[in-house]
Amino acid sequence: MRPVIGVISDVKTINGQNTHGVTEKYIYAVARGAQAMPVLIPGTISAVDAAMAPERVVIEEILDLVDGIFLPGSPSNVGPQHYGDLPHDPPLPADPHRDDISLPLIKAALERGVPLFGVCRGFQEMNVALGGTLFQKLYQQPGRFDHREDSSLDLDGQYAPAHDVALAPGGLLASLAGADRWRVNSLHGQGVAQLAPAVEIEAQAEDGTIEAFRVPNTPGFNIAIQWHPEWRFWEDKLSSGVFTAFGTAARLYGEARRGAPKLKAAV
Ligand SMILES: N[C@@H](CCC(=O)NCCCC(=O)O)C(=O)O
Repeated sequence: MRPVIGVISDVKTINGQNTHGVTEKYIYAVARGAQAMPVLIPGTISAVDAAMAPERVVIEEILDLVDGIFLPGSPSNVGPQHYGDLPHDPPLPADPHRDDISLPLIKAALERGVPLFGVCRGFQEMNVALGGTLFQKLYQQPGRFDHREDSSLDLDGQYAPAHDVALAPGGLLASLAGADRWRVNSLHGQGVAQLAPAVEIEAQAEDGTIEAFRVPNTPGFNIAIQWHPEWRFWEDKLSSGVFTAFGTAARLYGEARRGAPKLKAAV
């Protein structure tokens, strides 16, 4: 049996109705890259009928179902109230339905040792859930590059490698890459301001922007990456390596909690 990996959904309003969903490239990378069964986890569920109370979400119930949690990227931003800030630009997109699930889920998954992998918004969520803060407009910070994509380009152009990162010696990413530098794509307007306490930097850009970290001293696999390893993961050694490592951790975690798979009896 493949491990089951919960993928956190965005919640957007489409034609006036809340819609929970995930961009397919993330689901594909979990299925093919991590060799897992992706299962979409909704954000908080509103009361569609005013006579009904909103649906209650129990984080532990979600964790009982899965062998791993994947936090995908999204155009929306983590609500600044979660890191003690006010919105500097209220029109920037928010997704409180996602924040309300992902932030508590991150802490609970780490405590339980459920393998956890966050990309872009997911990376930023992990930093915030663990007590860090974000720059709401990284590109306005003195000395920082503009890490946003050129939206006039087609998708291949937007997701093309954009800058180098230094990989921390002895870290997970350096060991998967077999190198101390890697060229990565870049599609984010926000970025880590204050890094959460007790996490270890895994990768950093030349302008000082933190690009990846791990939470040490937790019982399970975890990694948070600011760039997009899911994009054409099969073409890049580090991208495919990190999805494989995540899938392996999820499989081992699943086998440990369910018991190793039984061999089919010969007939
Ligand atoms: N909104 C945040 C997070 C950026 C992010 O996750 N971008 C992904 C966009 C589309 C995708 O590839 O899923 C920020 O701007 O920093």
